[in-house]
Amino acid sequence: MGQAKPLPILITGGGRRIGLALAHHFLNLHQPVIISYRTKYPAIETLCEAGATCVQADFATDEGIMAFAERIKAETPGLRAIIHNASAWMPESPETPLSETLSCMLQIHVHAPYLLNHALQELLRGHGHAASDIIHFTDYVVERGSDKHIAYAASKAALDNMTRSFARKLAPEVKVNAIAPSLIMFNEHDDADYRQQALNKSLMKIAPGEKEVIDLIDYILTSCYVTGRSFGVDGGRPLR
Ligand SMILES: NC(=O)C1=CN([C@@H]2O[C@H](COP(=O)(O)OP(=O)(O)OC[C@H]3O[C@@H](n4cnc5c(N)ncnc54)[C@H](OP(=O)(O)O)[C@@H]3O)[C@@H](O)[C@H]2O)C=CC1
Ligand SMILES: Nc1nc2c(c(=O)[nH]1)N=C([C@H](O)[C@@H](O)CO)CN2
Repeated sequence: MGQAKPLPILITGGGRRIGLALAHHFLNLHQPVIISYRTKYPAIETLCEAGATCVQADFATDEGIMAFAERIKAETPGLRAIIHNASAWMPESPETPLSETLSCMLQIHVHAPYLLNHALQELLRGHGHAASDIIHFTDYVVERGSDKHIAYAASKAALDNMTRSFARKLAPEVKVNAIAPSLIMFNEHDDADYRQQALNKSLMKIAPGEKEVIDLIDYILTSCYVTGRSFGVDGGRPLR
């Protein structure tokens, strides 16, 4: 009897950077992948050619989130995992009303995972003990706050708390864990001074890149026991 085809891993925000690297990683292992993307970068076409199912979605509204959930339920009878990667790193800014910044941060980091986990939970269930996973991308700032990204940090703290709530709700079929990175990779616009300042904030003084996160996710997915936990990927920053 042949092996059943593996169920897909759903990655939100798979169009660039960490989400994109994760998608290619799993595709290279012949693990089916579904990604959400907001902007249609050339990388999306490449992902489709590599076999990913790419679904356009904007989580800026609850309607957009729920429409995406319905699309996923129509796409597959089950899911191996949901990786909530989609995010925006919005600072408080004089150009943007504070209420808008707070709403945007809560929308992408709280509404989207909360509504998608509820809407898609039955796709994760029924595959056996610890057979499926939810992974929330939070942030090191959950534990110490941020004076320039207050709404961002608060929304990631809510996501951190939901990790424990969903772990309690969905065990033992579904494990729910968080990854709390500090600097992983720079943005293109980061200048040399910012980069040096950011590197100096950790003990390890590097921006490790996507593989650091990919390797941790591979471990979490193989575990039959770890749930409700947050994994700091922060280069010893708390010890500085
Ligand atoms: N990079 C780092 O050093 C760190 C990353 N993290 C966390 O790791 C995760 C991945 O980081 P990184 O790759 O840098 O993230 P990015 O900010 O580069 O990309 C996030 C993705 O989310 C998508 N997204 C943003 N808003 C929406 C929305 N309203 N609806 C749908 N999709 C949306 C973006 O789409 P679009 O391309 O269209 O904008 C983008 O593809 C994030 O959760 C982040 O908070 C935490 C600490 C450090
Ligand atoms: N959605 C994003 N969140 C975060 C990013 C990012 O690029 N996109 N970057 C960081 C920083 O690297 C920070 O951890 C170090 O200065 C935080 N969150």
